[in-house]
Formats: sequence, structure tokens, C-alpha cells
Amino acid sequence: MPDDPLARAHELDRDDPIAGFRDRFMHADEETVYFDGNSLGRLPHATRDRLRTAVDEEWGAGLVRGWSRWIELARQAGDVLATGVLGVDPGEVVLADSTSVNLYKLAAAALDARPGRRAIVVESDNFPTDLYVLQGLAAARGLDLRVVPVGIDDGLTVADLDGVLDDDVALLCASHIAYRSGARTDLRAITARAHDAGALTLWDLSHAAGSVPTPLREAGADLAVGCTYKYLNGGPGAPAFLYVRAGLQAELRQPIWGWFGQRDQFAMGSSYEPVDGIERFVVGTPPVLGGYAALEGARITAEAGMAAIAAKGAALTGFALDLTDAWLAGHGFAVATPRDPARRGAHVTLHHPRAWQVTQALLAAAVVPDFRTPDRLRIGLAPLYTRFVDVYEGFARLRRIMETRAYSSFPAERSRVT
Ligand SMILES: Cc1ncc(COP(=O)(O)O)c(C=O)c1O
Ligand SMILES: Nc1c(O)cccc1C(=O)C[C@H](N)C(=O)O
Repeated sequence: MPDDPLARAHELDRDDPIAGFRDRFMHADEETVYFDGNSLGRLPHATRDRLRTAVDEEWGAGLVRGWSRWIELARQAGDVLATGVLGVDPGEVVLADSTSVNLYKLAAAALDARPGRRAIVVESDNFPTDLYVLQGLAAARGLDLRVVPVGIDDGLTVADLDGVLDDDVALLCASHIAYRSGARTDLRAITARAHDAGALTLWDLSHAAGSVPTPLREAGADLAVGCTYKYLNGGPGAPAFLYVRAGLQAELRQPIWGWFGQRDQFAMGSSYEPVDGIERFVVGTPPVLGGYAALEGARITAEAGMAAIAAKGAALTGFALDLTDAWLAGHGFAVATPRDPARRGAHVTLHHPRAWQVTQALLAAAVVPDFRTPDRLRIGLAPLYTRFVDVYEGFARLRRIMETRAYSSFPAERSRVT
């Protein structure tokens, strides 16, 4: 850490090639330091404008005629995500449903495609919704859910899979970035191990999409899902995305046979025949306003470019870790996030026995991080709009809270929603 970290923060901001993207987002006040873009991203100005037009002109004036363009939206946004964010081909990604529902659809489709195999593999600390969806599928089908124990800060490693994958495994499901610690798993190596065993892979990219490159194509990964409301800035409840490798699409059938997945949908035929291509994984009428918001968010990310975003994410998290070492070491914190930038995403997580109280004290000081059980303070540094001076300011307020023990006046019992 340099002698003058504030001067260093200003220097890093001056040299930041994507610094200008900050102005594309709404900042309602300059006092708040927002460290939770990994839960809900900021509002892009373009999205507000797009939604106004969609409401006033397309819905308000155009009424049902709007469907002539809305019908393309899920695929249009999917193509932007494919080429500009996820590094795969147009036609491999579509916007649909929620991450949880997409996970269910793709996992069920994968299991159907490997009928002789009776096991699913998942890491023990995958995001809860992933665990629940797979538990439900395993229970409904009488399958064996092999839960690979991983440390809660570690994510899944290749070594964890020793002795786990065999010719009974149909599907392996893991997160690319661990939601708690921000640890990045080796997507390529894990996919290769699963493929060696003849299993399909399903990746949860919720904390990866828009923060780090996702080597789906290089890995030959089969399936992926993720949300658009975090680093992709699609807004609360914006529809999620799903990815299916092009070569696999024809082989897969998802379990919810809805009319938006139907060939020649408006022929209104009476029996289901899925369309060719990625739209076969869509079910029903898409949420158009949320879809526009997801599209605009994805466009901004694509414009900045994933290489620049990832480089800035590594620098922001590196700066946060430097400040942690310099300022917080004597205050009971331990770093949960990997030190190697290639092994982490764009958030930094610190353990502290009083993390809940520290989080409340930060919120009272207009710094917005989040708390994750059991004792983690999670600091999301969304690269598109977070400045190095924001990191400096947030950590300076945290240091003051620790030095004055201001956190001790907050209740120790966890009470808030997020
Ligand atoms: C890794 C991961 N998967 C899934 C979800 C959520 O899924 P859904 O949008 O279906 O609530 C989240 C966050 O909420 C997440 O972090
Ligand atoms: N999706 C969320 C929600 O609907 C309510 C509160 C928080 C969220 C989140 O996104 C949490 C986030 N996925 C996490 O990593 O913890």
C-alpha cells in the first residue's frame, strides 16, 4: 500500500479506461458509497429512458401492436449477452424466467438426456436456490444427489471431484463465482472432468456475468444460467438468462412445454412441437419491461467490454484488499476472498465475528455492503460505476467504525431481509 492511498485512488481513477461509464448510471446522492452491485446493480439512465418509451409509446399508444417487436426481445437480449458478455455465439443465450426456474428447466432437460444415469453432483455451498432446485429434482425422480463438501470460502475445485464422478453421474452443477467469498472456480478444468465422466455441466453465472470472463466456449460447457439484476444492471426482478451450447440444443427438451417454445407459435396448433434453437427453452409470455431493462443493462456491459471490466474488477478488489491489510488488520477481520485476482470475482468478503453489527454500522454511515451468514461482510465493487475513490471512502468509514467501536451500539441479532 502506498503512503498516500487517497492519491493512489485518484491516480487509478485517472488511468481507468472505463471511468466514463459511471456517468451512464443514476447516482441519487454523492454521499452514499454503494458496495452492493453484486446483489442489485444501479439504474442506467438509458434504461429509464427505454422504459419510459416502452410504457408511453409502445404500450400506452401502440397497445397490442407492440408484440410485433416485443416478441423478439428475449432473443435480442440473449444475443447481446451471448456476444458481448458471455463470449458465446448468437443463438446460444435467451432471456427467460428467473435463475431458479431456468436452473430447473435445464437440469431436468439434462437429466432426461442422460436417462441411464442416476446421480447429480453439486457443491455443498452452491447458492441455496441451486441446492433446493436440485434437491427437488432428485427427490421427484428418485435420483442420488451427491453433495461435494467444499469450504464455504472455497468454491468447487477439481480435486474435490476425485472419486465423485463416475458413469452414473448425469449432471454436475456449480457456480463460477462463489456467492459468499467471491472465489472463482476453474470452469474449464471442472467441465473437462465432468465430460471425461460423460456428465453434462450446468453453471450458475449469477455473480460472474458482467464481472469476469466466462470461458463457456473454450470449455465446451453445456449449460448455464444467471441473473441480470446484479452486474448486468437489469433492475429488481429482471428476467434471467440461460445458455445452451448450440450442438446440444436439438437433443434437449425442457420440462415446461409452453407456447413460447412452440414451432410456429401463432398457428395455435394443439400439440407441442418445440421450435429449433434456443427459443425452445422459453415457456410463456416474457416480462417485457424487465426484458427491456435487461437488454439496456447488457448493452452497456457489452459496450465497455468484458476484458476492461474484468481488469478493473481485479484492480478494485486488489485495492480493497490492500486497504484491508493496511487499515483493518488489528480489528479482527480475516479475508475470505482469494488473494490471486485470477481466482476471484468482483467482490471482496471479510469475516468478522461481529460482521452483522459492522454491516449495520456501515449502513448507518451511508456505506451499503451486505451481510452473509455466518459472519461475512460482503463488499461488491461493480466495475462499471465504482471508482477507486469510492473504495477509499468506504474503507475509511469502515476504519472509523472499527476504531470508535461504533458497531457495538447495533443489535447483535440478525434482523433485516438482505
Ligand atoms: C448464484 C445465484 N444463483 C441464483 C440467484 C437467485 O436466483 P433467482 O433470481 O431465481 O432468485 C442468486 C441471487 O439471488 C445467486 O447469487
Ligand atoms: N435476488 C435477491 C433478492 O430477490 C432479494 C435480496 C437479495 C437478492 C440477491 O440477489 C442476493 C444475492 N444473489 C446473493 O448473492 O446473496
